[in-house]
Amino acid sequence: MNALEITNLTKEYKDFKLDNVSLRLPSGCIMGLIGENGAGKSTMIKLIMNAINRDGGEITVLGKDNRADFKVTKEDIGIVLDETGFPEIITAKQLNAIMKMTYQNWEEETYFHYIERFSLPGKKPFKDYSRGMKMKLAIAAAMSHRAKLLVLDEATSGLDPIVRDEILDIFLEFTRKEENSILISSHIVSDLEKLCDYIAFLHKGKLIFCEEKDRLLENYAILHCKKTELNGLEWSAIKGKRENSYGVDALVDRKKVPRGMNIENASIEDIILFMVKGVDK
Ligand SMILES: Nc1ncnc2c1ncn2[C@@H]1O[C@H](COP(=O)(O)OP(=O)(O)OP(=O)(O)O)[C@@H](O)[C@H]1O
Repeated sequence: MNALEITNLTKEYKDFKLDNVSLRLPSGCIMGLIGENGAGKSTMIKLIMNAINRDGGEITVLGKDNRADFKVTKEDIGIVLDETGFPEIITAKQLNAIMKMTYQNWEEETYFHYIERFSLPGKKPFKDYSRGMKMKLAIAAAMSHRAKLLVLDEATSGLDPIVRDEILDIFLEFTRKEENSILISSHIVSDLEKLCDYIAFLHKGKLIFCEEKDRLLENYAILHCKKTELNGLEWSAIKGKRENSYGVDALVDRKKVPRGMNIENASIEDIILFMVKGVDK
């Protein structure tokens, strides 16, 4: 089963269009949603949660159309948004009481386990939390009602590298269960490279690619060569290029480059940076 199926999703604002996006997230997998500021990541997440109206397209979450009977499906979704909206005066302990009434499958023990693991204070009001603490509290809550899909919008930003690493491990642990999946948006491409099975790249409202991470890393490489050598390659081998005083660096389709040329592995960050240049040309 697919945890998430998006087909021809379109949403238009005055100066922005999320343009005919289609993708599939298979159960048991983690998909990273990458894109620059304003690319449309949060808009897509809001549409998935049916929090805003769409102009076209279909969204199926955990096998159900997200406009029909979504109240029930929402129980199975753990959500962490960019701006965590817990009431200002609430403490971690009080949040437990609220969540207990909100979610049928709320697990108090799991929640307090995470509160302790993240060293969060039980009695401090939410308004006095740092940004990192707020994110940690939201993650603790999202992980404590037996969700099958986590939807995380910039959930690791604002966290120090040690905590971020620990949280990435918690997410990996979560998807060891075959029925559990994650959609996570982030600017921190290295986090997504470590975590994700699939990478979806949004640029100015368009989905440039949605591909298995391993396939991306297998298919693409960085070629260092002279301009004349690059011109000798078939055009479809070149996905983006950057000229420098020594010659050219280019993102290339590994299979279409003759043996013996100077290529090295590309990171996901390389692939994205080169592709943006190609698309914007
Ligand atoms: N309610 C709205 N009315 C008009 N325009 C909007 C509205 N919400 C979002 N937009 C526009 O849609 C575009 C995409 O915004 P969105 O928040 O989805 O981007 P993002 O990829 O999440 O960016 P960031 O990484 O900065 O959070 C932006 O140009 C934004 O101004």
